[in-house]
Amino acid sequence: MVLNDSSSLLAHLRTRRSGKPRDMAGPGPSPEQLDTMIEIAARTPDHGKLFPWRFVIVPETARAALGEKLVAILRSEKADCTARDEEAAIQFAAQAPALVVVLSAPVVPHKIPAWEQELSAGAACMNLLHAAHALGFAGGWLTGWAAYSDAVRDLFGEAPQKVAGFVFIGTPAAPLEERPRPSLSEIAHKWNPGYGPAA
Ligand SMILES: Cc1cc2nc3c(=O)[nH]c(=O)nc-3n(C[C@H](O)[C@H](O)[C@H](O)COP(=O)(O)O)c2cc1C
Repeated sequence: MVLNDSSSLLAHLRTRRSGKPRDMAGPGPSPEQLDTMIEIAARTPDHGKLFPWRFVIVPETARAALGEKLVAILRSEKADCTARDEEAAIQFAAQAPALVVVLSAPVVPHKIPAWEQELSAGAACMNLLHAAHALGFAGGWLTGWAAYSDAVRDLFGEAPQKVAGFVFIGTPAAPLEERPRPSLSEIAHKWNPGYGPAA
């Protein structure tokens, strides 16, 4: 199976495969291509036109500084932080040519439930991946401890925002491998009126 087959839109959708950020090399997207990706990502279903997502581009020149900040936060939050943990944080910030931090940015309180707004932020991450792939790159959506740290979130936004994902973008340096996918019968079925508790 050809992964990330760009021969048609349908082929692209049926064969999309994330890249592993740690295995991504150049070329990465240009600033214009990144803007295009974010424009596409923002074309995402959003109940109430609230735009409940933000995109923070971390430029290449700022990646080392981000790594240092992650290490400082990790030290303050993890009493048993090891040199290996610190090295992983530095590597995390440095991997892949481009990094876009996607924030869930719900408007609260609001009649549109925060849950719906958070779903929209997830969809925006997915759209960002599709845009990256459509432009000939591979994307990888990561979270990890940094996505759940308020101090890390504060580097990019403010409460009640949350990090929805660190989306890394670049060119796979190693061939991509398919991962297990569920069969249709495992994940989809037809509803019939016999479902649910008996009345
Ligand atoms: C919210 C979210 C967070 C994720 N975080 C990680 C992560 O921290 N590390 C990781 O290896 N994969 C993570 N993944 C999985 C990868 O992004 C990717 O979806 C997975 O490798 C499957 O690849 P595919 O996109 O080709 O299906 C995450 C996925 C989602 C949706």
